[in-house]
Amino acid sequence: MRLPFFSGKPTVHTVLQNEAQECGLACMAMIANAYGHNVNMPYMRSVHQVSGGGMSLAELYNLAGVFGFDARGLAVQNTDEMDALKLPAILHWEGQHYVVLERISGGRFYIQDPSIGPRAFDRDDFERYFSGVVLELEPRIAMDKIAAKDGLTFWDVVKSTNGFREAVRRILIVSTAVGILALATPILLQISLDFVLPQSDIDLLGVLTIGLCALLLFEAVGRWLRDVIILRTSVGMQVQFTRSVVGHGLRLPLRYFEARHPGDFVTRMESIDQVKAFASDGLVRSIADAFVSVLSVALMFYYSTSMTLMVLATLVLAIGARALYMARTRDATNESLAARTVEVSTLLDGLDRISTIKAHNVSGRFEQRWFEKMARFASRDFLSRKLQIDAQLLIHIVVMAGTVATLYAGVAAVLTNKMTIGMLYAFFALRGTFFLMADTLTVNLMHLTVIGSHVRRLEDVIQADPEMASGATAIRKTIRKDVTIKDVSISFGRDERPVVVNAGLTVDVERNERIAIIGESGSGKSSLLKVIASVADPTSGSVLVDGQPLSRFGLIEYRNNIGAVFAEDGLFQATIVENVSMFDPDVPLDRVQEALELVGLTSEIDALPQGLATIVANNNTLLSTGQRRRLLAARVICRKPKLMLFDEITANLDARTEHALLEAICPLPGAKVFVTHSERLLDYVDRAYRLKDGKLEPVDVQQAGAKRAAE
Ligand SMILES: Nc1ncnc2c1ncn2[C@@H]1O[C@H](COP(=O)(O)OP(=O)(O)OP(=O)(O)O)[C@@H](O)[C@H]1O
Repeated sequence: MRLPFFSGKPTVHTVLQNEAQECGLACMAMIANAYGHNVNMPYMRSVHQVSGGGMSLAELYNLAGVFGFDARGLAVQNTDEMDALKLPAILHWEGQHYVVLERISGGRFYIQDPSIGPRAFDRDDFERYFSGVVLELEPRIAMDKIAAKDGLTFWDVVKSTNGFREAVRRILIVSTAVGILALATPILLQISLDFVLPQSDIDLLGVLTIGLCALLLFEAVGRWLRDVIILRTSVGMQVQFTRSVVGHGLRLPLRYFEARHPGDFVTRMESIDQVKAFASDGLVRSIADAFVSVLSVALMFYYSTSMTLMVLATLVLAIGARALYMARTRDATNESLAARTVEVSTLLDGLDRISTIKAHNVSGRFEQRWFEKMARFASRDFLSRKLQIDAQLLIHIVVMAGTVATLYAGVAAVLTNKMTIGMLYAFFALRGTFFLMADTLTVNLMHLTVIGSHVRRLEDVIQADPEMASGATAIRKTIRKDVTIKDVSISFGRDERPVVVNAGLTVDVERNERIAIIGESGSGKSSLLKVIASVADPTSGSVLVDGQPLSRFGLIEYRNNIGAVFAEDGLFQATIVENVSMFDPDVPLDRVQEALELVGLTSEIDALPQGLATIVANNNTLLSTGQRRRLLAARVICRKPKLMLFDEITANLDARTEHALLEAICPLPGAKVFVTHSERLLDYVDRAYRLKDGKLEPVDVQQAGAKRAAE
């Protein structure tokens, strides 16, 4: 669809970056959406792959063209000149970040920071952060509107939770019933005061007392029922919803995880608790409360129009007081979530490398580094909570003032016989119920902004596309002939030099071929192996299985045929048996033992306190580094795959153990591809290639062997 002109003032909505280097992409998405496009981060990633170092201004300039903008880079000396800028524009920030300048008004600069959300600065603060470079964007006369496919939204996942709709219906019914019962109490009180007392009607009093007891009992039971339903829904959601989100997360492609620290994923999952509580309780209760509030207002009008108007005016002022704090609370929440991610990632990072920290005697420095992040989180979190308390104080003052004014008006009405004491009492009881509900309602509405931040964090996971799967269930399929990589190129940034260029290689699986790939450090061997293993996509080119594209053969079916050890591989915190069988209870124990025997680990494992049942982990020293590599090899052997892929499988092994391991692996059925720095490994393969300058060059293995023997 073509947009003839963009008419109207562009409104910028927050698009949060998900990775440190994605700020430029997120800024461009915000501006594109402000001019009528509808793009999200997954879409932005599909049009521009950001390299590890982030985006240059030139890259942003080129990307602007994709969205129909003419871009202009400007160096700004004096911020007074910025009033003349075409806004929104992209600013270079703190020398290493991009933000969107949305507007300048009243001497304040309103920006959208893709790492946090909207923020406002006065001129001094703004000048402290602004690096002086602006990218101004002018939409062209006609631009094609881009609408990214809407990914799965958070609410889609919530709604699909089993029994959620039914639970919402029940909570609504029970909450409404409880609310209506609560409204009946003031009416009974009024009757008692206005009719029973003046007439000393003891019989009526008896009837009213029984009625009141029944009402209060129903109300209490109703509340209990509502709380039970909410608890059940909340626990149900916790289980199902967490499973859906984490399950979806685990199905995302490797590149999603490569670009994020595990701490990022973990803290995103923490958002589930907040959102779940809101969806199963706050939201539904608010809807019921809104309905009952309207009823109580109607009843209050019955007692006194002027006093009800005073109550409504108080409510408007209370909402206004809350609104005053809304934007700042949301910003502080966003900042605290971002700070929490950094804190957790820093801590996990350190725990992962604790021996290095100790050996270099930098525990104190590490603690300081983590503490700074933690302190930042604590201060943001404090601010977010403090703002909520402050808002509460202001509201309290407003409501108190309203109470005094209404009380004055009420007593005056009684004195001038416009109202009975019973009516005044009932009015104030209704007013109390009304404010209680209205307050929960406004608290929940305000909380929506905080929940919005949590939802956006979860949507980063939910909206990312999972890996292509073959059908609902994988069928048993065996590689019969070969696996080919055809014209495969790999690069990690749009303008960066490709690591692998048009590589082609066929592994003859039928004849159990053995191939080695050697090359200098950083030449791209591991990246190529990951493409063969189907865990990474090439930038161009394809993987063919028995001549069919991988997508046709089926990703899951293909992976059922392969076993792999990657360079960065490690052990799970689990028993040795679980590590070798990969938690498959159907794998017989003797197959595990056989695999361990082949890699020469039997006697070492027998010496462990609990033998095969010993729990090992990457960071414990029960097994040496070389033993761990052999255990990883046993994992592959135990799988009996048609194609084995090994990255530096003999690293950390002495020549004798290396020889023994290769002697055991090589005769096994199944083709093998070894990525290695060990020239000795060339003696065990049929063919070898050297990856050099992105090209796969054949190596004469016989000649290489003879040369080594001569040395
Ligand atoms: N996910 C990634 N993002 C950005 N760059 C990457 C990524 N993976 C690999 N690279 C880069 O690609 C290049 C090749 O890396 P690779 O690990 O494939 O080399 P290698 O030949 O296996 O090296 P080594 O022998 O040292 O293990 C390196 O410069 C690396 O920084």
